Amino acid sequence: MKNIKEKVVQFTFRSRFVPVFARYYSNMSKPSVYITREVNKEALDLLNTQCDVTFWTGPGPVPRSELLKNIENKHALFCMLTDRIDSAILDRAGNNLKIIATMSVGYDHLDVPEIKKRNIKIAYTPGVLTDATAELAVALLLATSRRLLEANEEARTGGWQAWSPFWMCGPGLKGSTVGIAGFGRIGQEIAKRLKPFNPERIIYYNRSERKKEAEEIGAERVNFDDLLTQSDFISVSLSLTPETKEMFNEAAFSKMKTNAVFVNTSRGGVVDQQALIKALQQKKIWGAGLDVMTPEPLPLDNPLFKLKNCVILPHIGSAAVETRKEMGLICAKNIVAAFKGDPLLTELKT
Ligand SMILES: O=C(O)C(=O)CO
Repeated sequence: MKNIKEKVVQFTFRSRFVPVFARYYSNMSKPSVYITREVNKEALDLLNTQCDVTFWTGPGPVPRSELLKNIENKHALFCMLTDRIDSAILDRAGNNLKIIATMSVGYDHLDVPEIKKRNIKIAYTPGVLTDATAELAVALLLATSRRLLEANEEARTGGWQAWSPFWMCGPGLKGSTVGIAGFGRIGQEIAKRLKPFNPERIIYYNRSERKKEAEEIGAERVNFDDLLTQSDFISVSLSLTPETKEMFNEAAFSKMKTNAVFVNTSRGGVVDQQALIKALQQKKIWGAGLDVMTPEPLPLDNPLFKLKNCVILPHIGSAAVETRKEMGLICAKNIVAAFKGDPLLTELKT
């Protein structure tokens, strides 16, 4: 009897409500999302349940002409740090565009004031890539100071004749002064990871004090000049803003120690690259490890590639498999939240 009753109820529900709901649902077109790259399955699957998704399938970044064409009337844009999102793109998108989710923690490729002026929300991916980026910064610092790439090249090409007392030497971290430029999430994690190498001091330059975090790590806040003059290693984790643009210029490099190792995992734009090339060529500093530069990719004829005291990586700071998957998924979750009218998980509020 109970079963029959249940069936009747189910039948009544299905026949009376489902068609009404289905009719309503089919009348509502799904929100549309354009993704500027092929992203991970987890992110795509989530978006596909709720949205009409189209994406660029080409080998590299989406060409600007394609982006301009495909952004028209879209409700959401899921982009990368390689896509410049400015008023031309926003004009072409039109009034439907409600959210831009960038698969990055940096947002210097977005014209934030212009986006905000149009009431478009911005989501980004802070936090999830902190560990991966800090890990890479440490790897790059050691690869530069201990000359790993150069040594590997020597071993492969017959330069390794015999163990030699002072061959392939570089500065060690023990007893050194480590300077961190930009003591946000990533800068702090770099400092924590370098501490077990027993530097004598960890100093940092940061706009705000970050007293509690500094005390926990045992780091001292200094002004920019002191960071430059006192550090044996400088690791940069500043975001690129009008204030930090080319902060590491000729004057800055000339204040650094001649044994200084300079490592940048933030944005190439914080460095005056010509000044860095000169400082490396003239041995004003000991070496540089760069995961970021200007432009990216760096043209093969750039003098930096000719310098033995420079290690160059192709912007792989956050390139840990789990991290990139998480970054993709966060973008998708933010887009879904925006369509539901829920608060974004990681909204950029500036
Ligand atoms: O997320 C960013 O801003 C990056 O640079 C990725 O490595």
